[in-house]
Amino acid sequence: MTSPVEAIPTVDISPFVANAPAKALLDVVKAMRHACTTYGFFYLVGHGISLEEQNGALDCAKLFFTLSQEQKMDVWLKKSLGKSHRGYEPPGIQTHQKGLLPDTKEAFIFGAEIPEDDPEAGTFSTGPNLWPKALKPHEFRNPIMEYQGKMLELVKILLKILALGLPEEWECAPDVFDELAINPSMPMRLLHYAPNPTHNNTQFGVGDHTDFGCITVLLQEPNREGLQVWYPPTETWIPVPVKEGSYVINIGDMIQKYTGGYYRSARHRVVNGGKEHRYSAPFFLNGQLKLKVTALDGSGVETVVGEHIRQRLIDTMGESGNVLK
Ligand SMILES: O=C(O)CCC(=O)C(=O)O
Ligand SMILES: [Fe+2]
Repeated sequence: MTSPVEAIPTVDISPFVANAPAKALLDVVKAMRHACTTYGFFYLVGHGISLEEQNGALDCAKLFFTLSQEQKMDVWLKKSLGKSHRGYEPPGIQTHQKGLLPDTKEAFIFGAEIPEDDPEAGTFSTGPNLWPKALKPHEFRNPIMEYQGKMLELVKILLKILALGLPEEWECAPDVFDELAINPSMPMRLLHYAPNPTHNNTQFGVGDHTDFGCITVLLQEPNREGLQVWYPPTETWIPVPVKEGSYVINIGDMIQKYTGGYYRSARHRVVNGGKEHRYSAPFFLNGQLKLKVTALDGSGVETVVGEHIRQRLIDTMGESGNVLK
């Protein structure tokens, strides 16, 4: 029987990172196309981000959650400018499905640094980040922003490979997805899952969901369990163990819509049990917010990137989502 780890494809993009010859590039395109049309998720290796940089990001997550409740609430999501959606999200806010209790995770959300006097500041997912006063810039803000910058460069490569994997008969330009990553909304979430000894099938760390945006680059803490992905071939949830140095890539709803379902947005959830704390650091390429895309499969469906994301957040955030309306 195939074990879960074998079932999840691994895609090595080092030929793209190293500008390798065309044949090697084509193999990567095919591997990613297979993963994204069949499952919508895969382990990514050969991405050029060092273990040190990955651990640095997880250390920032751990550092944020050493803050007291009062210090965390000082950067509470509700204090962020207008609809900019930045700062600390306490546990129990987001509910992904009817019949589930809200997620137990807590999050620190930050994005591109858009100054308060920018004309767009306060519009959806756009504005100044809320940085905790208790953490020095060199130990938190600077390293995590630098990491976010590297994630943006990485997803630009992934978008290129995904574009090359589209059906030939669609006659798409190889740079068809590039504009998604121009001045994009790209929130990162530093996540903490406290032990949940009363875990049952109505409350999860993060309940069954698909990601809203284009691509998610998920960094999980090593030696922890929790992430599960819906595996279409067997219609079961399978664990996604951490493979050190790798990322888990999820295709999100926006790319699924843009490609008329050709690339699949993967259902996943986090089950955190009774014993250990767990940290993770997903980077979400939501995309260029004002961009209106027309589905590439010829169906003509149009989507404004930012409107789609904003609505998905409103649908899951309960009363906390009212500010986004
Ligand atoms: O923490 C994780 O491993 C996954 C989190 C997740 O799915 C999300 O934030 O959308
Ligand atoms: Fe997710």
